[in-house]
Amino acid sequence: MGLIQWLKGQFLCHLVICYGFFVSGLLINLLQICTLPLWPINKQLARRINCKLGYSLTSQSVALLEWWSGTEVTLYTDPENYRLYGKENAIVVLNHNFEIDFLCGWTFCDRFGVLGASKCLAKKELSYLPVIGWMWYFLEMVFIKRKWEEDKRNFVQSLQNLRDYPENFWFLLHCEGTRFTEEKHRVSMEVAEKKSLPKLKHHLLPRTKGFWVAVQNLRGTVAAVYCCTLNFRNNETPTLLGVLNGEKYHPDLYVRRIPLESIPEDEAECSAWLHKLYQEKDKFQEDYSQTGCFPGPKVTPPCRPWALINWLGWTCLLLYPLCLLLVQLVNSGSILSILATVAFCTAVSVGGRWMIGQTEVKRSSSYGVPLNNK
Ligand SMILES: CC/C=C\C/C=C\C/C=C\C/C=C\C/C=C\C/C=C\CCC(=O)SCCNC(=O)CCNC(=O)[C@H](O)C(C)(C)COP(=O)(O)OP(=O)(O)OC[C@H]1O[C@@H](n2cnc3c(N)ncnc32)[C@H](O)[C@@H]1OP(=O)(O)O
Ligand SMILES: CCCCCCCCCCCCCCCCCC(=O)OC[C@@H](O)COP(=O)(O)O
Repeated sequence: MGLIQWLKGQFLCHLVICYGFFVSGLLINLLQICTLPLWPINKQLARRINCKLGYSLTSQSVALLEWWSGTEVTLYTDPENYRLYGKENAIVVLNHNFEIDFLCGWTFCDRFGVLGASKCLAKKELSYLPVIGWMWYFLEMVFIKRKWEEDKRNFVQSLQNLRDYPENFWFLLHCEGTRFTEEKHRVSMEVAEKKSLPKLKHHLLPRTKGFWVAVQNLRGTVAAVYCCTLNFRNNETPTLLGVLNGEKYHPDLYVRRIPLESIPEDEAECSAWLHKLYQEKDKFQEDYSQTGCFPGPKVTPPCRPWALINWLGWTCLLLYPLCLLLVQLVNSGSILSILATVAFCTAVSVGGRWMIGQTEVKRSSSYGVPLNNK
C-alpha cells in the first residue's frame, strides 16, 4: 500500500473532511436562510442562487468520490441521446441496490451540469438530516411519507411547483420505494405472484403510483424518462465508508432515453408500462451479471474541475482558522480549551459516522416487509 493510500485511511484525514463538510454545510444553510426575503420579490433569482449554494455542498461529496477515491464512472448509452443529457428536464428511474447509488447519480449530474438543480422523490426522514436535509428544503426536493393518502396533496403540489423551475433538472425516482434486501425481495415477489406479474430477480416490484403521478404532473415540463440501470464491476459492494477510506470503485450506468409522449396517460396502462420497464431492466442486470457489460456504446462523460476547485476552496478557507485556533490552544495550555477541542472533534467524528450510517443497507427500515409497512 502506497503512502497516499495509507493516508486516505487515517482518522485525522476523515476528521478534516467531515469538519469541512459540516462547517461549510452550516454556512451554506445560513446563506440559504438569507435568501428567504428574496423569494417573494424575485423567486427565480432565489431559486438560481439556491442551486449554486446546493452545488457548493453536494459537489463536495462528488469530489470525494471522483478525486479522493478515484472512482471512474462509465456510461452506456446511445450517442444520439447523449447530446441531450443536461439540456432538458428528465425523470430518472434508477434501481436501488447500492449504498452509494445516490452519489454515482450526483456524479453524472455534475458531469452534465445539472447537479445544483437535481431533485429526488425521497422519504420524509431524509429531510431531517442535518445540513444536507436542510439544504434540500431550499432546493424544493419532494418528500413523502410513503403513505399515498397522506402524501398525495403535497406530492402533486410540489411537482406543480417545478413547472417554472429556472434551471434544467433531473428528478430521481426509485420506484422500488426502498433498498433491495433479500427479505424485501421475497415479500415483493409474493405481491408480484398475487398480481400475476412475472418475477424479477434483481429488482423489487416497482410501486407505480408515484411514477404515474410524476409523469402526469410533469408533462410539458419534462422531456423524457431516463431509464437508468446501475451496477458495479467485479461484484463490488461499494460503501460511503469505503469512499472515505479512498477505495476506488467501478460503476457502470446504462441509460435509455424514453420520450415522455410515449408513456401512457391512463393510470392502469402507465402501471403496466412501468412493470414492463422493470422486466427489461431485470434482463439487463441478468446479462450484466453474465457478461460484465451493458448493451450499447460506452462513453466516459468528461469530468469537470469545479467540484474539486470548490472542495479545495472550502478546505483551505476552513482549515486556516482551525490551525490558528490549534496553535493558540497549544500556546495557552488551558485544560478547558483542550477539553472543548476534544469534544468538538468527537462531535464531528460521531456526526460524520452517523450521517454515513444513514446510507447503509444494514440500517434499512422495515418498509416493504409484511409485519410493519414502515
Ligand atoms: C445520464 C445519466 C442519468 C442519470 C443519473 C442518475 C441519477 C441522478 C438524478 C438525480 C439525483 C438527485 C438527488 C438524489 C439524492 C439523494 C436522495 C437519494 C435517495 C432517496 C431514496 C428514497 O428516499 S426512496 C423512498 C421514497 N421513494 C418512493 O417511495 C418512490 C416509490 N414509491 C411510490 O412511488 C409509491 O407509489 C408512493 C410512495 C407514492 C405511494 O405508495 P403507497 O404504498 O402508499 O401506494 P401504492 O399505490 O404505490 O402502493 C400500494 C400498492 O402496492 C402494493 N404492494 C404492497 N406491498 C408491496 C411490495 N412490497 N412491493 C410492491 N408492491 C407492493 C399493494 O398491493 C398495492 O397494490 P394495488 O394494486 O392494490 O394498488
Ligand atoms: C466531503 C464529503 C464528506 C462526507 C462526510 C459525511 C457525508 C454524509 C453524506 C450523507 C449523504 C446523505 C444522503 C442520503 C441519501 C441516502 C439515500 C438512502 O439512504 O436511501 C434509503 C432509502 O431509499 C430507503 O430507505 P428505507 O426504505 O430503508 O427506509
